[in-house]
Amino acid sequence: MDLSGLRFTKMHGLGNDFVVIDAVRQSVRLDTATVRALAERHRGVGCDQLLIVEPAQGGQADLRYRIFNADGGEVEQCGNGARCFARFVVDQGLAKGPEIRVETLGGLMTLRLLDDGQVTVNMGVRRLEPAQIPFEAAAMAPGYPLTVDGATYEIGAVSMGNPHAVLRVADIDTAPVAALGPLIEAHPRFPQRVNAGFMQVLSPAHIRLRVYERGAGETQACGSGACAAVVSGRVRGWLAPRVAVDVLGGRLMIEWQGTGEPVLMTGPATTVFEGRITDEPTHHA
Ligand SMILES: N[C@H](CCC[C@H](N)C(=O)O)C(=O)O
Repeated sequence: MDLSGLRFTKMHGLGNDFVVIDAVRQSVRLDTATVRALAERHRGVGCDQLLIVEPAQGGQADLRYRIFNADGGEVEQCGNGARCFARFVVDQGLAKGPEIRVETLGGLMTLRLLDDGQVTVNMGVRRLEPAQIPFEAAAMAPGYPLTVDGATYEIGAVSMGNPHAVLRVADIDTAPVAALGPLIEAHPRFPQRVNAGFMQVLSPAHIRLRVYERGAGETQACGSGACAAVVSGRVRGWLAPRVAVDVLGGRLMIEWQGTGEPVLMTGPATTVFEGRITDEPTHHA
């Protein structure tokens, strides 16, 4: 597709960065190679994920947004992206706010712009059955043994619309994120691959978290990963209903009252610059 003239906005949620494209007022057809070229940090714009804003397809939402990882794969959910989406559509006049209902591949979500500029995302009621994640396991359990590179770890497995594995560690600063992250991401028991979270519990109301993201590598923040870590930590008996989650890029507040209740995430959304593609970016293998 010829991208010349395509307008985009660069945004981030605690350093998890996005190229956001209005496909309501622009005609946009992106293939995997084009997504990878735009996400490329040297020859493209550079981002962890690309967010495409489209008209809603069903009658229950104001708009739809599609999420593509830097590797070009389309995914079901992006928590930090949802906050940036909310800020973008109100700033661009695509929605009035403060409440916005959005369709994603992972289902319907409600977003609310707060007076302090933060955004609260209702990430929905999430399921823990292995088949919903998807994760290969005989039965649902708070934790599962997972053998990685000859060693066995206990992980939590949670879907926030997208799949998450959560490993508790003593200290995220010394956690083997670079070594274990890619091995967990590609583990055969996760047929759709998985986001790998490394969680340090400081108290029932305060954790630190690093995430090696599916299709993007380690990011400065992962919103759905923060939600998955709190859900997993609660079912494993370690966490309270409201948790401050310190990720590399800052702090998210996550609230989950328990099974059958929605997961709520509150955090910032930052617009950095607006741009226009001139020449076709090329992805360099
Ligand atoms: N890498 C994720 C998508 C982006 C999620 C993350 N950026 C967030 O804020 O939730 C996946 O493949 O499921």
